[in-house]
Amino acid sequence: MLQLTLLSDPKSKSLALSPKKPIHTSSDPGNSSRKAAYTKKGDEPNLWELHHIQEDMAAISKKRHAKDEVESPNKKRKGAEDEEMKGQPDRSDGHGPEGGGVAGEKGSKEKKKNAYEIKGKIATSEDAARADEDPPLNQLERLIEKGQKEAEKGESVVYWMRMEDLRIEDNTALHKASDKAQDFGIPLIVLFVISPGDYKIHDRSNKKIDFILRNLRDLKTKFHELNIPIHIASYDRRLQIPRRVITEILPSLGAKHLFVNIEYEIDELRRDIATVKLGRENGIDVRCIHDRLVVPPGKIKSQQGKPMSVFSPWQRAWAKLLDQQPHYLNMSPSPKANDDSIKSKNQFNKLFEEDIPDHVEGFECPEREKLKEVWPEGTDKAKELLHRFLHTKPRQTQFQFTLPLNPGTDESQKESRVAQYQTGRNLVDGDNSSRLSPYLAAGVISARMVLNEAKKLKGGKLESGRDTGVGMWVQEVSWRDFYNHVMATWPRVSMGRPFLEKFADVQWETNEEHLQAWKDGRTGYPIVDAAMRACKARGWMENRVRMVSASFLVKSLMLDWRLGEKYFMESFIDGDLAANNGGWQWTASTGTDPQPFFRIFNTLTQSEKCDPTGAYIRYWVPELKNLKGKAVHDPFHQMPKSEFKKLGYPEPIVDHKKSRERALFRYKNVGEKEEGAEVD
Ligand SMILES: Cc1cc2nc3c(=O)[nH]c(=O)nc-3n(C[C@H](O)[C@H](O)[C@H](O)COP(=O)(O)OP(=O)(O)OC[C@H]3O[C@@H](n4cnc5c(N)ncnc54)[C@H](O)[C@@H]3O)c2cc1C
Repeated sequence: MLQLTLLSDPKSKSLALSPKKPIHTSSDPGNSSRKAAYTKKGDEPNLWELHHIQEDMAAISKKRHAKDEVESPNKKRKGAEDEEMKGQPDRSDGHGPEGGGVAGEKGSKEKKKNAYEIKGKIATSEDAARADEDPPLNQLERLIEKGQKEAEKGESVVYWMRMEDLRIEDNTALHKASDKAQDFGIPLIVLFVISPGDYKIHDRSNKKIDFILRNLRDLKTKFHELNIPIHIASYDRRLQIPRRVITEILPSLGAKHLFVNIEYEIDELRRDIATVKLGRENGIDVRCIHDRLVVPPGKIKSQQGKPMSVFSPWQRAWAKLLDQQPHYLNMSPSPKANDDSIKSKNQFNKLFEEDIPDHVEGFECPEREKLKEVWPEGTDKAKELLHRFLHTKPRQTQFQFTLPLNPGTDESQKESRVAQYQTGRNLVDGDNSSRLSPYLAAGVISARMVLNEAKKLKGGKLESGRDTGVGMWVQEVSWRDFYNHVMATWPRVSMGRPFLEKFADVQWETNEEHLQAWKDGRTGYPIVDAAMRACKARGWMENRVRMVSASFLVKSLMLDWRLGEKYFMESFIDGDLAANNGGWQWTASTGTDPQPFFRIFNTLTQSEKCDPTGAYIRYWVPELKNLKGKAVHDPFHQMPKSEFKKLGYPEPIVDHKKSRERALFRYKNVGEKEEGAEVD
């Protein structure tokens, strides 16, 4: 989901709030140093710290205006929303949400609730444009290029593992940290920072956090076999993290060298800029390394040297680059073991006793036992899933809430899942796709590892294109790189802004009941309901039904795509800002290379195509389990009314034809709402 970025731009209008005035918040001990960073002359302000100061200011302002605030619609999320509001300026200063043009004259209460869910997270178009002008990744790269004085040796080298690189194999920063430690003859230590505040603000799902902890547990055992300890730190206030890491954790480990893999989300990049700067002030060498993608952002340009925003030419350039420079697919060696003596050194032996927490407060996962079966943790399991996908036949029993590694598969090269991927990828009534997204999103397996296995199927050549199953799948994997490139090049997309500003003021409905019906899988459209119920139960959907249910929210219910983006992020075990935002902006016709607004999915036709047997719907929507033929896709229109009533299944909440006309009108006439249109 979108990230909170509004106030971290030094040129942002909000700085006019009073950059030179001292800020007194007595309760916060870190305030004076932040003030210094803010007012220091001739020095570039530390963006992360600026953000923090402004959060304080906004919090003060918020208290003042508490009376005007809207009650959160959902008590459970209140804490998160409070936290989100901290980053917001006084609403009267012109930084309120714009775009998204929340429409709807009737039901003002609902209007506020709906708007409230996302309004604090939508940047102004000016702020977004400024972020695009000099994206944080460019700033970080410039900072890295400026170089760093060689730091002292220290007593350990630290690799800071992020929630996107949870593996030992083919992990570039981990490998480089290990090399450094070996060169110096000192131990390597792994650091993992938990931040509930960060998870809340970035809409992380409890399923994802549970998956992260399970993977950390698996990693801990494997690291211990290499005599490498994992140190877990926990800070609720995410903006304190760089300072804590640099001035508290690293000194406590005697470390002067820190290695990290770069994350391309705007807040994470700004965090790393702050970390590098603080490191330099404190004699710590912070190395930020590209690892997450096959091809790092910025490496693929048009003939005119410009970044590319249209997928097909970008994809051809990506495939050509890998053909000409296959080193991008080289994998990093695994880290070397620390000397046994680390376990007897007083300084570090206690680290081996540290436990990975059972859960993170606020992210308890009641479904964890079942999810363990559906998404088993660990790189070994991810490799097995990959093997299954590349070498075994699909099974129709495997779309269910079940272990993807169930026995009973048939090996077959010709009829393997990947060989049938061209058609299989759009069918949801079997295990047709790889189901690797949670593992790729959390870095449990790397995209390089995955593509190298795909290469083996074609005698060492990376096939990419629509002609074969493998080629098509490689192309899908490249979407992951593509959307990350888009996010790093145009950070606006993670600031709640449409890529295509011309659609910023499309008028949205604010019907809270419709939103809830969509979330609960009670829209009366069986394929949407099946997908949404699957999402709730197992935190995952097949790509086709992600598109269908997203399109239903945006084009049929005419609800703001950012509400859907947020909900998916809060629900998915594979929640990934770049892919999720890319998918939503594609659907909402606002993205880099989107579905044209006039091409609106017909939910029923899509249903018949992607679930031809109806098995998917029957499984996830038990009210319909006995229906046959077309009735399973459209029971309301295909069954006698009296029979339909007995099902206990809702009537369609919206009429497809009318809603289609409404969407066409609103996209064609941005900023306008048709007169007297009643769709529901
Ligand atoms: C509205 C919407 C929201 C989405 N949200 C997410 C998300 O939060 N996290 C996520 O990983 N994917 C997301 N996707 C992309 C895609 O739906 C999933 O990656 C895919 O369904 C995962 O299933 P799989 O692992 O079996 O994929 P496969 O078909 O086997 O593809 C292999 C891998 O390629 C990558 N991939 C495939 N398609 C895409 C794509 N369109 N964009 C980016 N990467 C892709 C994924 O890493 C995937 O695991 C979203 C798509 C839409 C339309």
